[in-house]
Amino acid sequence: MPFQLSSALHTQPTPFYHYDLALLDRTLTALQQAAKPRNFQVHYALKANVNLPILERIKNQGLGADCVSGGEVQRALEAGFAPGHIVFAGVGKSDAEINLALAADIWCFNAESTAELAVLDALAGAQGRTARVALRVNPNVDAYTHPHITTGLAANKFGISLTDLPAVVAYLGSLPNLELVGLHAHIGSQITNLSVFAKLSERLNELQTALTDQGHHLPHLNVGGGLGVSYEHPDEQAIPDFEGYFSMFEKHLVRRPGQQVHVELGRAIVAQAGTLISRVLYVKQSQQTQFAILDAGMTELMRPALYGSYHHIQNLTSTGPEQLYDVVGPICESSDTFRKGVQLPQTQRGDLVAIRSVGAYGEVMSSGYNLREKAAAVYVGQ
Ligand SMILES: Cc1ncc(COP(=O)(O)O)c(C=O)c1O
Ligand SMILES: N[C@@H](CCCC[NH3+])C(=O)O
Repeated sequence: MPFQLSSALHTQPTPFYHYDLALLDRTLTALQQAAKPRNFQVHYALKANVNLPILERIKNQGLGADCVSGGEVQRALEAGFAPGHIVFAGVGKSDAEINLALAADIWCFNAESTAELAVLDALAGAQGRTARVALRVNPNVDAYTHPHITTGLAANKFGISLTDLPAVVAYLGSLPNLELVGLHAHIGSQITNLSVFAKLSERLNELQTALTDQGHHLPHLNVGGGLGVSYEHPDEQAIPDFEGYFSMFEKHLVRRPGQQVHVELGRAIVAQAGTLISRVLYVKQSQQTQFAILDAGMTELMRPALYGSYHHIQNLTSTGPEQLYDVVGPICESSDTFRKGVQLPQTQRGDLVAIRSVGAYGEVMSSGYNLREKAAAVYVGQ
């Protein structure tokens, strides 16, 4: 069923983010139904959405938290995630962020370089602690997604290259305040060609064999996130293909006895639960194009400007015969375009418009450019 806005929200000031918590719950149920029988531990990647009502629901379903900044670690704690369920990843952790996470006694740091290990060891020692570390490897596996969100190729800044890994493991072993607990990899986001996870599994199998041969025991393996969603069919495919995702790892990843496998999903958990509601300010006919100018822009949702990404757009008010519109925002940039050539019923000033599948990497990436106010968040289906 296409998105519907309750009549009570028709007078809510626009633009605003609309979150369907009932859909979030259904998504979490499907996720755990696929993960639990296969004994996968799921962490939620906070970078996708950090709103407390969403985090609390996710935590209540038993997920851990995958954080990429000190702010996210603090937010995860605020939402009630146990420190023992929090992972801190990131290619550039500051000393202050590391100190905060050490003091909170989070479960694990995903570290990416010898330089970072040296700092982590020194800071852990200064606090009289031992930091648990998973080494993030760069498996050089193409995720076949948008180049801006591919993270597991040799050319990307993330992870430790396959050839450097043995030396980094040896170096970690020489540091008194660090304990190696596992390996971590994350090859990219919005992945719809699930065969790349088979390739990733094979790379991890090879690495594990090499490390085991050298006498290293790895109780934990974190295979990252990345499962994509259907931006084209948000209603028909509201629940992502969790079964397909986990079964790829189940089939291809070799688990050592007693080893715990972790995933860290963001987008697949929250994307479809979020919708950006906006109002048409003006319809403007230029010589070449008919524009529908919204009161939301790239400041509320930057994905189309940043990646040219597709989001389904619906006019919630008008029902007349369809016409073509370039749907744009009010920001002083020509890239402030949600999409060109959108077929919408004849659209007028005041019409409400829904921009779909924005629960992940929508509100979190909003900005105050042009001194815009932050859009409100509204929750339904509680
Ligand atoms: C290290 C890491 N883990 C997890 C995620 C979450 O990815 P996704 O939202 O695609 O599941 C990301 C984002 O791509 C990431 O960079
Ligand atoms: N921000 C990206 C995803 C990047 C994920 C983080 N590594 C998006 O909107 O699709």
